[in-house]
Amino acid sequence: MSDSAIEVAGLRKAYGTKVVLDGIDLHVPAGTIFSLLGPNGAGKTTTVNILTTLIQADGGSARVAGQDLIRNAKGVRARIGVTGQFAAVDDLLTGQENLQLMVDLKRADSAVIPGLLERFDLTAAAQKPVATYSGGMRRKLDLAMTLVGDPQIIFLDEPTTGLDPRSRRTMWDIIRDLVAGGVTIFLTTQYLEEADQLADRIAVLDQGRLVAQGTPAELKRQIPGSHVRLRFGDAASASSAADLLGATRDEDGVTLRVPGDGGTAALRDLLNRLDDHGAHAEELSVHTPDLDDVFLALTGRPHHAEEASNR
Ligand SMILES: Nc1ncnc2c1ncn2[C@@H]1O[C@H](COP(=O)(O)OP(=O)(O)OP(=O)(O)O)[C@@H](O)[C@H]1O
Repeated sequence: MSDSAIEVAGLRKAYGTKVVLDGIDLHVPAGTIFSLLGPNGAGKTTTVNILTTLIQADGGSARVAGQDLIRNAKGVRARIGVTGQFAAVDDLLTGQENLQLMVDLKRADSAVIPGLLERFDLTAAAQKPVATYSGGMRRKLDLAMTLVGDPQIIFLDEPTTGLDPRSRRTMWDIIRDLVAGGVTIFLTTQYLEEADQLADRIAVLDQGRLVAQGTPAELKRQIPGSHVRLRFGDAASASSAADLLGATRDEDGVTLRVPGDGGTAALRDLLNRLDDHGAHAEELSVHTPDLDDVFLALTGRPHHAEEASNR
């Protein structure tokens, strides 16, 4: 496979007069985690549905796992896995039976089942009906089912919505393990912290357009609020450095906040200026806004994950 797991150009979709995707370009390198964020109704699910061949775009082109989405939808389907909030898991069947169903569907070998149960810590519960499983166990089983057939790309639609913090962390570890094994993850999530923790790159979708793309750090640097904090040994040093840099001092009198993007060029410049004036900070830290700030700045709307998940 080439370096690119997903390559999308000018993707468009409208329902009647409502334009849902207004020319989307995406590039997802193989073996990375890509996260698509956006407020409710932004077009995330529509994007995933198009890329997983569930619905057709009106315009634009896409290659998924090296296959053309339109000309070889079957080839795409053979190479991807989709794990959704509304999982394909059947409550009345046991974990083992659910996996067997997937093996039959994908004409895979049943021999993979014990390994998958083991990997997701579900061996002990394998003979119990899924109705008795916790939320975390169901998500794990859902993901295990997705792995049958060894997909190259996994679409994870809100994989941890509704999970307690511990199960969420377990799921994050599992996702990181998958990527370490070479799989590419396309993640949609309502939790900005999740994208921040997991994603190599994030794209923010708003009203059918991409309003930003980059690493979590790049996105955070784009918006105001980033600053470098410097702590000096005494108030006099802090005061003269404050004059030099035009920075404000914190209440403690020894810490300065210097507005800036925290990028390496700006940091080098800052340190050089301090050096030139014989000023020596005891501690330096870079503070960036979190993704919530980014989301607000880019979409003009605050992001309330809890509210959204209770819809
Ligand atoms: N089959 C459809 N017919 C008409 N409009 C649709 C259809 N499917 C989606 N839409 C509209 O397209 C827009 C984008 O929907 P989509 O589900 O892709 O958003 P989303 O970003 O996934 O939002 P959410 O976080 O709420 O799931 C919404 O305004 C939605 O109402």
